[in-house]
This record gives sequence, structure tokens and C-alpha cells, in this order.
Amino acid sequence: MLEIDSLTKRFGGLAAVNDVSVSFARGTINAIIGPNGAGKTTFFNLVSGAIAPTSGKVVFDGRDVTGLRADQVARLGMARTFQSTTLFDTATVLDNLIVGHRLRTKSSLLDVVLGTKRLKDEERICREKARQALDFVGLGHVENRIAGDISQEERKRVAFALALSTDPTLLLLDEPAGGVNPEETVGLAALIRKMADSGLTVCLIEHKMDMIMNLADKILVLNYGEKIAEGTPAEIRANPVVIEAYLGSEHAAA
Ligand SMILES: Nc1ncnc2c1ncn2[C@@H]1O[C@H](COP(=O)(O)OP(=O)(O)OP(=O)(O)O)[C@@H](O)[C@H]1O
Repeated sequence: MLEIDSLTKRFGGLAAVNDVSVSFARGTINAIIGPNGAGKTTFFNLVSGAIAPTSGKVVFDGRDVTGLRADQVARLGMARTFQSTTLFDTATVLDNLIVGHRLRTKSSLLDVVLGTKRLKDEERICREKARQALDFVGLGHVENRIAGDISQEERKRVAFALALSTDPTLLLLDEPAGGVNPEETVGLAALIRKMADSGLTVCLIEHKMDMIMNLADKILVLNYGEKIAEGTPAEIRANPVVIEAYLGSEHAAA
């Protein structure tokens, strides 16, 4: 469902992503790993349309999206979460979700002034969608809590819910388990698996190797912008080039 062909991005003389080709199948979990500066964030920025590639192609769901803007790509069904989750900290969790969703609805100021049926219908649908997304990520019980009071792990789940409320087919997750403890990491991994099992394709950047090795269907390894390996966790763990560049012999032994 995502086909990347010879993707390259140069910043001046530096190739941050260099001739990377890979494909991700529908309903699978795909991890991108590599040392700091390997090009992982740049890869996400290229796929999501945040920046345009120097050369190469991104085909999403059979459609060439190379060079489209991020908002255009998002409308086609790609959603993204970031390392830190920005929320309206003085609003409730549910209101954060409703606002996120209302930014994409059709009512105009006139509808608001007149209190039209369209506005009321949209408000009701937004609320229902927000509740559904919160239930899916296991946060139904905190919908009335003030967002500033929830835990880091709950913020991560809200970020997933925000992404899900746009009805995506592909989710790009940047360090979904960054800054949470090992037990919470297991819970978030289970949630990511649940998203993939529901048909979503997931692509994530993560440094937590235990989590990746247990969760990913496919791993793409970048180093200095280049793809140095691609395969299942077992293949990646046993790959001498990856061990040398990134994992180190301790990880491989473990
Ligand atoms: N806008 C930019 N202008 C110039 N160089 C950039 C720009 N963005 C990224 N780079 C460079 O491209 C390379 C890849 O960076 P990138 O942030 O994609 O790596 P990364 O794998 O995400 O690293 P990390 O794990 O530290 O987040 C780095 O050398 C970085 O300094």
C-alpha cells in the first residue's frame, strides 16, 4: 500500500535520504531504525509531504503522491504523530479530540450564527467519532479529564486517537513509546498491534529495540541516509551489517 522508489533528499551536499526503495504491505507494522542522523525523520517528512524529495517516487494506495503537500497527502488517508504531543492543556481530553476533528468539517461561520441543522449534525458526529477513537485507544474513562493532568502514556494514546479520528489507512508514528516506562511500552505496543489488526498500515520510528523486535512485521534499517537492510526482526537481528552499524553485538546476543 506504500511503495517507495529510489527516494532521495539532499540538503546541500548532504544526502539525508539516499536512493531508498522499500514497500509496506496493507495491515502490517513497519519499523524504521538506525543511528541518530540516519535519515529516519527526513524519510517520514518525505513520505508525508512535509518536504519534497530531490528525486524518487512515493506511491500511496496506487496513487503517485510525490510532491503533493502534507495536507493533500493527509486527505488521501495518511496520518502522523510526532515525538511530543501538543494538546490544549486546559481543555478536556474529549474536547481536544472534538477540536481536532472539527478542523476538518464543513460548517461555516454562518452555520454557527444560525445554529443550522448541518452544524448540529456535524457536532453530534464529531462527538461520536471522538468517543469511538478514545474507546479504541483505551481512554474512554478519561474523556472528561483536563488534558494537562493526564500521564505521558495517556498523551501518547490521545495522539493515536487524534490520528485515528481522521480515518487514515496509513499511520506514521514518530517514537510512539518515547518517554514511557517498560510496562506502558508493552501496552502501547499492544495498541499498535490492534490498529494493524483492524486493517491500518503502520510505519514507526522507534529506538526501543525490544519493542520493535516483538512488534514489527518488517524493519527498514537506515544508515547515513542509505538503506543497509530490510527484513523480518529475525533477519535484521542476524544481519552482520546491521549489527556493526547499529545494534552492536550485545543486542544481537540478547
Ligand atoms: N532541513 C535540513 N537541512 C539540513 N540538513 C538537515 C535537515 N534536516 C535534516 N538534516 C540532516 O540530515 C541528516 C538526517 O537527519 P534526520 O533528522 O532525518 O535523522 P534521524 O535518523 O531522524 O535522526 P534522529 O534519530 O537523531 O532523530 C542529519 O545529518 C541532519 O543533520
